[in-house]
Amino acid sequence: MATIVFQQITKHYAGTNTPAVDAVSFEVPEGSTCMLVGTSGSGKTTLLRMVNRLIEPTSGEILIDGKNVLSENPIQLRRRIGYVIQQVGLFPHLTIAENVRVTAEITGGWDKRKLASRVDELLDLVGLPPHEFRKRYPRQLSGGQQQRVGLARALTTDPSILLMDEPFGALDAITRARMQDELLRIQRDVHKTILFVSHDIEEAFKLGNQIAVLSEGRLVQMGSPVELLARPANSFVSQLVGADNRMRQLQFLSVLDAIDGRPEAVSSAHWGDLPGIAADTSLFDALLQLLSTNAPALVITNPSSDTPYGAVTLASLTQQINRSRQETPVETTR
Ligand SMILES: Nc1ncnc2c1ncn2[C@@H]1O[C@H](COP(=O)(O)OP(=O)(O)OP(=O)(O)O)[C@@H](O)[C@H]1O
Repeated sequence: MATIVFQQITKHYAGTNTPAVDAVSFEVPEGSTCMLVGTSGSGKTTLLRMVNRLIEPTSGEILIDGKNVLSENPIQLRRRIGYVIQQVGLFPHLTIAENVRVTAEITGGWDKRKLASRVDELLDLVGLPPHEFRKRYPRQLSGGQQQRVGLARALTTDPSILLMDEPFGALDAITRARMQDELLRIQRDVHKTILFVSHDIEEAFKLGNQIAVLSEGRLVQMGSPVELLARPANSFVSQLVGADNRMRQLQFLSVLDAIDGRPEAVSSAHWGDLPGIAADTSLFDALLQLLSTNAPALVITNPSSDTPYGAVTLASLTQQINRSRQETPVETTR
């Protein structure tokens, strides 16, 4: 695992008037997924590619576990960093197994037998049963399956960091959603530190622990989906994340944030008569359940105790949304 720290990182391409990335500073904690979002040309890809030194910064530093990437040999650095892009770029004349294996061979450090079992392990991990897919050629795979191979290939060296640049951008909506679910599943197993460029705010909310919003090369806001929705730093972020959309807010706020503390609202003596709801339910689902059951309140159950967390009501739910809107922005860099 690895922590990535950006310190005043700047990229000024020769012949351009303004920097593509302008003094950006933030930290991606190890094992977390940070989504880079922003309008086209805001510097997302440039920022990403400076991590594995496909682009060299003009100034500033990128530290991986405290070590400046510029002090490392780029080839060795890339061994520790998986890279997945939209154009998977599989070798058409090689089988799937060979496509995965060739990356490991190029980066080195694996003996042949270990490599063969590693390839099968990786195909399994990305949901391509090896007995079925090992010997196929890229043209015999769908776009989504090819993208899975791309991910397997990026994982061959067991890197601690994954850089993903719009990996699912060319897939249809259903396949894209499936791939996002797969990535979440895989990430639960592998705990990589992931930096992921996306144009799709829904994707960013679904996959990201934190979201970095870029505009014209600058970091405008950094925060969790809930923070961005509840406290957008400015109208640009607000528009980008759709913070005016109350339904979306409800999807990302937890039912635990909206416990009704008023003693007159629901007495715990009546909890046994009310429908239960799990603590990890969103306010959106809680609202649907309140409406569909017509119950005055829902009891938030606690799996590790007989005593529920409390109850949520329509009133407490509305109050929580209004409260979060009045709070001040979390973090702005400029
Ligand atoms: N090699 C280059 N030489 C000069 N300018 C470049 C180069 N690569 C990118 N740029 C410029 O740098 C800025 C940031 O580009 P970048 O590709 O990082 O943005 P992005 O946010 O990833 O965009 P998109 O979402 O459209 O992919 C843009 O204005 C782009 O035109």
